[in-house]
Amino acid sequence: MPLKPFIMLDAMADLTSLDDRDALLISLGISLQEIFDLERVDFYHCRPSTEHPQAVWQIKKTLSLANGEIQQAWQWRPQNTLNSDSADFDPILKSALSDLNTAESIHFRLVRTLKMNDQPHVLIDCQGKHLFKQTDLRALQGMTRIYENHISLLKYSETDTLTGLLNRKTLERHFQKIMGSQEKTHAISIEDASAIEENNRRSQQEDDSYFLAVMDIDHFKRINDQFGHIYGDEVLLLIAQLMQASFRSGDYLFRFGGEEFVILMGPQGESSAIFAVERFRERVAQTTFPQVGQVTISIGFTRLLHSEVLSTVLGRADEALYQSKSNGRNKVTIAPVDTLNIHHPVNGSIELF
Ligand SMILES: Nc1nc2c(ncn2[C@@H]2O[C@H](COP(=O)(O)OP(=O)(O)OP(=O)(O)O)[C@@H](O)[C@H]2O)c(=O)[nH]1
Repeated sequence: MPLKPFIMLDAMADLTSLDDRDALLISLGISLQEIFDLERVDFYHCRPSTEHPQAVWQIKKTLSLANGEIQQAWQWRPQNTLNSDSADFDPILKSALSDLNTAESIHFRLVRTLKMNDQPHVLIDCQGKHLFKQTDLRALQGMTRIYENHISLLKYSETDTLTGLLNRKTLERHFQKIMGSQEKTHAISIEDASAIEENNRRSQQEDDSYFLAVMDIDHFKRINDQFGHIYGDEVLLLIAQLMQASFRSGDYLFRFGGEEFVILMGPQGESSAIFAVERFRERVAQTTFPQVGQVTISIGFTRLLHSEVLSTVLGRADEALYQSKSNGRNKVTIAPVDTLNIHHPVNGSIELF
């Protein structure tokens, strides 16, 4: 197969114009198929396993392009856990992938790792009927390097430099994405009778939804005034680290402003989301911050409804946060939503208004 430099240049120009991670991978997959005449391309996300020592990785197949179709999946599959104590991830992965995917028509396969911050992040499994030549390998390497550089720049531009959380300007995009996936679930349930049944069964069992919490450090000005801005910054950083340790990896964590944070949570049942924010409030209150001592936070919490805009949801959560502040701080307040079936507080620090 001769290389197709113009298609490759077009592909790279398309790739570097995107900022949505899923769209980026789809664009890369389509380009790889076209340039290397592949039968299929599978993408796997990988991360170090939290339940195991460091050398163990989990992978999940997130995207498949084959026969003109694109399939996406999101669930981590613990059975796809790999043992790896090698810095070179590819050979181990290759054998693991051959267990996962053994289509008969595939003759040649090439597995590559995409890295983010020097860690394996995405694995590409390219499969075709033609032998990969040395020039193909060089071209693929060049394309993956451009992808990695683009992802690093994107990540840098989306991150709050002090805390490492997502910055404010990315909130709208993540919110839109969540809203999009809610609408998609809804659309599927209308089209497909068995999906309706399944959806109803799931919502009866789990009442899955998305939630937004706004969180503000109490009397932060006093902390700055009493201990100085360096210690104030240290508190912000430690709170961000507590957030990362407390919330699920699928939740989005933002530093929204000076001492204000936003958490986009879900999908999950309402009681589990309330439990998570309340547990976080308690964890902060029980932490001793260097030099500063005790710090508390106030939280406003709300469910996301279909087709809502971000400003409406933020307004509702902010109102609830204001109530938490007015009622003595160190509290979680749940904002009422018309269609919301409000649960009663699980303890005295949660309020409804
Ligand atoms: N150290 C530090 N302080 C910041 C940063 N951004 C904002 N601040 C400070 O955060 C403080 C926020 O104070 P206020 O809005 O009055 O709120 P508060 O003192 O937390 O009082 P309540 O919210 O009512 O509990 C101000 O003193 C800001 O200067 C930052 O990045 N680092």
